[in-house]
Amino acid sequence: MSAHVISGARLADGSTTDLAIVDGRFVEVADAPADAERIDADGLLALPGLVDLHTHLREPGREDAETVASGTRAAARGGYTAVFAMPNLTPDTDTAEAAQYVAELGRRDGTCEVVPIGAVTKGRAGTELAELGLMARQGVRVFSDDGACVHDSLLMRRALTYLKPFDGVVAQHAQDPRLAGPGACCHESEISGRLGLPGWPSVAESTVIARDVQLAEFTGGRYHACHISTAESVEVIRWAKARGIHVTAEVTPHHLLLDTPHVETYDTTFKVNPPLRTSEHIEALREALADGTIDVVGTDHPPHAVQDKDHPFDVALPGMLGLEQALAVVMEVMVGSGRMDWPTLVERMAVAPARIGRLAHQGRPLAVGEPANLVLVDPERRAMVDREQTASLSRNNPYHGRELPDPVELTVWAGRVTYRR
Ligand SMILES: NC(=O)N[C@@H](CC(=O)O)C(=O)O
Ligand SMILES: [Zn+2]
Ligand SMILES: [Zn+2]
Repeated sequence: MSAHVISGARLADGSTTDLAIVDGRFVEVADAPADAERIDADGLLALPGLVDLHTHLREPGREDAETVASGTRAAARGGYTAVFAMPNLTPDTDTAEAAQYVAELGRRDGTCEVVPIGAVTKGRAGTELAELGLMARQGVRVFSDDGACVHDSLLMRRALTYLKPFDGVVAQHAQDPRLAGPGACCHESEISGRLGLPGWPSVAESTVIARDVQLAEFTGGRYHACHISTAESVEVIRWAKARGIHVTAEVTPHHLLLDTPHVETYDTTFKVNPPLRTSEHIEALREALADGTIDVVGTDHPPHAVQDKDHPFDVALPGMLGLEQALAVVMEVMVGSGRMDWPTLVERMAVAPARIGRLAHQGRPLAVGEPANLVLVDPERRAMVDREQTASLSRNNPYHGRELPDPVELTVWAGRVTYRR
């Protein structure tokens, strides 16, 4: 088994330390073997390996867009040591067998841990609950129809109730299908009117979340709002948390950085669900991430093949890559601007996602006896993002050509180096 000694790394709290890793765990430096690989981390920051509660790997089904191998390599390049894989696959992850299959693919091909998310309804069709209990018995704790909204309130009530004894969480893609139908693709605003694109109003998200948090209170179930994008949603979550409802919320890197005018060129890279919003919404999201109203940054990394993006804006598939630049974006928007410190970043990108997903061995402190999951970060380095420099099989990178931090030097998952610059 490999052994490493990482010397002179700074931790999120500002202290400096040497870290020794043997057999997948942190050990006392004195206990590292003499032939352990020495890694000089002078000037670098050591953080717990990042955990993504919201990743799209496209295997099984669309291995041309992403595989477990390529997606988890991208994750390792981004500093991640675990990703939760959304169930909108072919077939959908809506049975215990399908969840087991995704987990097995992860064990076979993964460069990080792959945790299957189960569908809430059969085929994510929104009409009949999936095998929630059987999936939960396989260890699945996060359930979502992502890509589609669980819009039937009775089904949402039943899912919350049913999952409660399993400690499961319903992760909702909040999109009222009447207010924002399948064609909706641009934040409803002056811009959608001018571009002639079907509008996706902010209330199509927040009204669903408002209903859901009341159902979470009524049932006592656990609820997570995926990729929230609006100031109204932030207000609803804030209200629900103040009432002690079991609710958590997530924001994507792109909703923290990119605004609606990016779609003015009709570049379909910037088509995403929910759509890019305006600066007032972005400001509300940043504030909520800093104050903890939003618990986690989830990438929503949705790889798409070129032929699925190379269409008129309203028919191209939605989604933009996230795993490789998520840390960079959060550093730029939140840390660089002084809105968030490093311990809070660790909480939002590693600790809280692991806790919400009930992944006990991830998001842990870098301390003796703990599993060795970490990322070494250069806080100063910057670079121009090049969509060709990627482990992903897809190229729908919204940061292409933009200068951002380029932080990840080395990623270690379970004691193994999974990425090295
Ligand atoms: N976010 C997106 O625009 N697309 C996601 C689905 C989703 O997260 O809703 C995808 O799987 O392509
Ligand atoms: Zn979604
Ligand atoms: Zn998603």
